[in-house]
Formats: sequence, structure tokens, C-alpha cells
Amino acid sequence: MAVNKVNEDLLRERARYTFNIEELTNFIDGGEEGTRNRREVEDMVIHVKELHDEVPEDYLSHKERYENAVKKGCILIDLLKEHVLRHSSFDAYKPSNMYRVLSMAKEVSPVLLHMGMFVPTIFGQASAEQQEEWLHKALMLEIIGTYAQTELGHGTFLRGLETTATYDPSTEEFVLHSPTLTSYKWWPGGLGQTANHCIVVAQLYSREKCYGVHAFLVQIRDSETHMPLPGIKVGDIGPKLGFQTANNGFLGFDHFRIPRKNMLMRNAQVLKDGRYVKSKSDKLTYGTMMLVRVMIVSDAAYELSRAATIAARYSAVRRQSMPRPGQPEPQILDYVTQQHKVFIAIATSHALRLTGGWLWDAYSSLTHDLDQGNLDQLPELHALACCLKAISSRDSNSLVEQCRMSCGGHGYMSSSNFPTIYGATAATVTYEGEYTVMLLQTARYLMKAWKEALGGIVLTPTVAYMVTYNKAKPAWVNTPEAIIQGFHAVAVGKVKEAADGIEYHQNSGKDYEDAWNAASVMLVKASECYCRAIICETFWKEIQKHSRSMSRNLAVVLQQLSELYLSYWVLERSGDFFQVRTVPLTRTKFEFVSFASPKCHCQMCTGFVAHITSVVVLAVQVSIQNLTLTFCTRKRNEFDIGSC
Ligand SMILES: CC/C=C\C/C=C\C/C=C\C/C=C/C(=O)SCCNC(=O)CCNC(=O)[C@H](O)C(C)(C)COP(=O)(O)OP(=O)(O)OC[C@H]1O[C@@H](n2cnc3c(N)ncnc32)[C@H](O)[C@@H]1OP(=O)(O)O
Ligand SMILES: Cc1cc2nc3c(=O)[nH]c(=O)nc-3n(C[C@H](O)[C@H](O)[C@H](O)COP(=O)(O)OP(=O)(O)OC[C@H]3O[C@@H](n4cnc5c(N)ncnc54)[C@H](O)[C@@H]3O)c2cc1C
Repeated sequence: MAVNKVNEDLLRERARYTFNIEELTNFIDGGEEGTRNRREVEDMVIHVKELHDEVPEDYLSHKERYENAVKKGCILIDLLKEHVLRHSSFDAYKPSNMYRVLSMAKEVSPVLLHMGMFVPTIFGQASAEQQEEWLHKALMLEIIGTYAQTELGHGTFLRGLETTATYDPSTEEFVLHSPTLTSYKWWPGGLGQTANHCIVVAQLYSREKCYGVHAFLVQIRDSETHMPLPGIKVGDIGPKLGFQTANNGFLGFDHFRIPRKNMLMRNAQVLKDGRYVKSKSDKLTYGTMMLVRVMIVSDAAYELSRAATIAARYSAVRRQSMPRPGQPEPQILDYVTQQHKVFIAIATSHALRLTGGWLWDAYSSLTHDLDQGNLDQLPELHALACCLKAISSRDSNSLVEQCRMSCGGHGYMSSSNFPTIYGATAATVTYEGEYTVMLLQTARYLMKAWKEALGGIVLTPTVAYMVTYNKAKPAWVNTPEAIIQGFHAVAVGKVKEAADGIEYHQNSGKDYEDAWNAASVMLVKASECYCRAIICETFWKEIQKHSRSMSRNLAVVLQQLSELYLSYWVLERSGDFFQVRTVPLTRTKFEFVSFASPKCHCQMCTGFVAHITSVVVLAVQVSIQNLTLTFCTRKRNEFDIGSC
């Protein structure tokens, strides 16, 4: 049998890297231990022949694909259990680790929601007694759950959910009911045929009063027969753009009774007599969504890194066209247009991975604060989780598509794996908070921050520059730090523009809701710019921080990647940079910002040339011709357009 020979071009490219590959691998894995754990699990998985398809899944029926995914999920989970029992060096039951293992099968796992949301909700919203009863069973998959919040009629507007949970003190039970067709739960992963339990988010009623949405743990299928319990209507919602084996389903209740103790009571409670005990904050009910949004940023990076690797390798081995008659066809990697498509995908996967790690640390610190009853950081973290989830998933999905297109026809083959990766990342832009809705949530926070900034109130860290921005005139020089300040200036400009837009519409007679809606495109833009500034700054600072403890060769290349990312987005947003205004909070004057030295007037400032010489893609090193970015802005005097 022909031995698979590695392509000559790929070998040659791999021979050209300028730094220690294992060092980069450890950096990506979060350290040597992370690499060791990952390899241990991969070694377990890679040799299991049942995990490799005899027949491409695209040729299977919907039912066969689902059964194939269930089979693989069971094998992966058994491997994990055995591994934990054998080694216990790998924290297999951390949802993020379990999620990572489940994603080693090509198909989305029907128990993805069990690990990604059902288990984390028990961690985050069940009382200690409830965790005692359910957590181990969930971790050992003795019960399999999902997260049933979205309904046919409502996904974004949680306060509009129609499923009811009415407390009956005579039996100490909640009666779950779906009063309308639009109240049917629609979308929850695993609900179609897999889950026998679920977290149900419903409007809580007690003593004739509605207390808003709360979470309940509900058994929906018989533990022995797996048939739906009486009063439960459940099934599969059918084919989708992707995620075909996620087993998304629908769920309706017909006066279905559950014990009082099945209301998740870490935050709020209903006592036996029906009295409602309020939580410290209604927002704590939304805790699972914040966790998943935080996880999605790292997942977006992971999916994009897969696509970027495929595209970079293909670009090394594909030869096409003949720019010079009689010469061999060049590798498509030598076309600058190809580099321009692929290298930003590489840089972005690193930017999102490091930003995801930074956000996870902020979330971990918040959960510690919440345990101490301190909710101070909740609003800022909610705003961060919303915009970073939105931007990371959208960037990842569009760059996955860009990577596919960079591979020509072969990128369109199922065997390229781009369709699977695209389907997964496209879903992420919508689930766990739709893109626009999330950015508007962040805008809500930014409008409050702007009002505080105008009042000179010290702001939380990620918006603090709104107050100090005009006090210390930044030294506009051509450095990454200056670009980051430029992104801050753009963000402040857009936040001010949106706030002024709301004020303008209110002054023209609209109420706040209509003024908000009229200015909502600007509000989305302000959130995008605020978020881009965070990613640029975090990427750059994380690279600076880690560079101090890594070899110089690796530090140089990672620094170039972060400079590429900054330069790319300056060019993508050059219009905003040209228009950026610094408006002193006293609102007395406008001036354009210049990247030249602050003393220059009315003259073309120095061009900003970023010359990226080499970027490394894992073992594939390619060199970028002069990726020259000429970026100029003009400085004007306050009211003098100047001669530029
Ligand atoms: C990598 C992934 C790994 C694992 C994942 C596993 C599986 C992946 C596959 C699929 C999973 C998908 C699951 C789902 O999709 S679950 C359903 C997700 N649904 C949503 O995200 C709904 C989105 N909509 C909202 O969240 C609401 O619009 C929102 C609550 C944001 C606003 O609604 P509403 O208009 O009613 O309230 P507001 O008045 O705007 O806000 C009220 C108040 O509360 C604050 N708030 C809102 N949400 C949160 C939160 N999550 N945390 C903290 N605080 C929150 C908001 O800021 C307002 O505060 P204030 O401004 O002080 O009034
Ligand atoms: C693959 C996949 C898996 C999913 N898994 C689950 C799951 O396991 N559990 C679960 O509970 N849910 C799940 N969902 C549902 C998901 O959470 C919702 O689809 C999502 O929250 C969006 O809500 P929606 O579908 O009602 O869209 P809508 O909110 O109706 O959005 C439609 C359009 O209206 C706009 N819009 C809505 N509200 C506003 C507003 N206030 N201002 C401006 N524009 C607005 C949106 O921007 C969007 O353009 C899943 C969805 C997908 C695609």
C-alpha cells in the first residue's frame, strides 16, 4: 500500500521555521502541562478506529448521522472516564475540557449541551443540596441534560418567554405549562432524542404573582424506557445549515408537575408555603449565558485556528499559474493576495485565544466576587462578554469563509472540513445571544459609562480612557501603543457620536426608546469599536507579557503577528481613524488626531510603514513580501482645514 509521502513543498516550508515549534505549541496550550494533557487525550482518541468514518457522514441519512454521533460520543466519554480513573492527571470533568474532547469527533456531539450548559448551570445556579443530588450524576452522564430557554416565539427577549411554572403549595409542586404554540421550547441541543433531563427557563408564578424567569431542573424522559413522560411533547426540529448532529429539538408541557426542590435555588427560592425569596440580583439567573459567552471567545479562536492551518498548508502545496513563461508554477503562498487572506486568519486566531484567556480570568475573578456577594464587576463583565462573544464569533466565521475561499474549488469539498467548521462557527454568531443584540447590550453599558465620564466619574478599567483620554494628550508616534490609543480615540468618538445621536433624536421629540432605536446603528458601531480596541490592546499586551519569558525568536514572530493584526484593523477602519475626533469633555472644540508628532501642523504626517517579514504557521513558515501599510492622517488646527 502506498505510504503517504509528505509533500515536498510542505517539508521545505517546515524546514524554514526560525523558532522552537514545541515552545509555540506549549504557548498555545497554555504551558507544557496543557500540551501533555492534550496529547494524552489525543493519543487515546486517535487510535480508536471506531472514531474514523468508513463512509463519509455526508452520505449517511439524518438518523444514521445522529446514531454515528451518539456512538462516537459514548466512546469519547468512556475513554475520558477510563483516563480519569487511570491517571486523573487530566481534569476531564471540567466542562471546558470535556467540551474540547467531545469536539475531537468531527460531528457535533448530541451531548454537547449536556457538558456545555446543563452541567455548568448546575454548578452555577443549583444550591449546595441540589448539587449534592444532581452534579455527580450529570458528570458521570447518568442523567443527560440540555438547556431549554429559547421558545418558538422568543429567543432574544427573555422577559417575553411564555412557558409558565406555577407553584401549588397544596402539593409543594410547580406546574409547568406551554400555554401557546409560540411558548414551545425550540432549539435546545440534545432535546430531539438524546436528553432525559433539561434546565427549563420559565416565568415563575406563586400566589398569583409573576416573579419573572427562573430556572428549573426537569426530567422529561423515562430513565428506563427513554420515552417522553406523560405531559411532555418532545422531538427533533429537523435539518439546519449545520450542526446536524447537535440533535436540536422542541419541547412542550401540558400541566406537567415537578417537585418544589427542582427549582434551582442558589439565588432565589420559593418556600413550601409559596413565599418568594428574592435573589441578590435578578441578573444572576442569566449567569450560564455569561459563562458560555466567555467560553465562545476561546472556541472561536480554536475553530479559526483549524481553518487557518488547513488554508496555510494548502497554500504551501498548491501550485498555480505561470507569472514567468517557462518557469515552474509558483506556490500560491507566494501571491501577496493569498498571504493577505491567510495571515490575518492566523493572527486573529492568536488574538482571540489570548483575549479569550484574559476574559476567562476576568470571569473567574467575578465568580469569586459573586460567591462573596460582591456584584460590582457584573455589569462590566456582562458588557465584555456580550461584545467579545459577538465580535469573536463573527470574525471567526467570516475568516473561516475567507480561508475556504483561499483554497479554491478544493475548499468547497466536504473533505476539506471547511463546511463543518463553517457550520459550527456560523451557529455561534447566533446562539447564546444574537450578534446585534449582544452589541446593543454592550452599548447600553457604554452609554452609562459616557454619562459618568462627562461627569468626571472614575470608570471601570475597560472604559477608563473615556475620562483620561482628553486630559493627557497622547504622544502620537508611529508605534503599536499609538495605534491602540488611536483605537481608544475611535471608540470614544463613536460612543460620543451615538450618545449625541440619542440626544439629537430626543431633542427632536422622540421618547428615549425611539431615540435609542433611531441611533441603534451608531450604538452597534460604538460597541464594535470598543470591542476592537479591547482585542487590539489585549493581544498586544499579552504578547509583551509572555515575550519576557520566551525565546527571542518566538517572541519576534508573535510580536510581528500582533503588529500585523493592529495594522490590518487600522486599514480596515481607516475611515474611522480619519474622522476620529477628540472632544474634550467640555465639548468646546474639535480637532483631528494626528499620528505625527503633536507639534506638527497642517502637514502630512509620516507614513506608517509596517514591514512584516515573516509569520509562522505552526510548522509552516512563509515569508510575507513587504506587507506595506501606509497610513497617514492629517492634523488640522481647530477651525482651519489646513492645506493638506
Ligand atoms: C464554545 C461553546 C461551548 C459550550 C457551549 C455549549 C453548547 C454550544 C451550542 C449551543 C448553545 C446555545 C445555547 C443558547 O443559545 S441558550 C439561549 C441563549 N439566549 C440568549 O443569549 C438570549 C439573548 N438575550 C438576552 O440575553 C436578553 O436580550 C438580555 C437579557 C440581554 C436583555 O433582555 P431584556 O431586554 O429583557 O433586559 P434588559 O432590560 O436589556 O437588561 C436587563 C438588565 O440585565 C442586565 N443583563 C442582561 N443580561 C445579563 C447577563 N447575562 N448577565 C448580567 N447582566 C445581564 C442588563 O445589562 C440590564 O441591566 P441594567 O442595564 O443595569 O438594567
Ligand atoms: C445552532 C443553534 C443552537 C441553539 N441552541 C440553543 C440551546 O441549546 N438552547 C436554547 O435555549 N437556545 C438555543 N438556540 C437559540 C438561540 O439562543 C436563539 O436563536 C438566539 O438567542 C436568537 O434569538 P432568536 O432566534 O429568537 O432571534 P431574534 O431575537 O428573533 O433575532 C432576529 C433578528 O431580530 C433582531 N433583534 C431582536 N431583538 C432586537 C432588539 N432588541 N434590537 C434590535 N434588533 C433585535 C436580531 O438582531 C436579529 O437580526 C440555538 C440557536 C442555534 C442557531
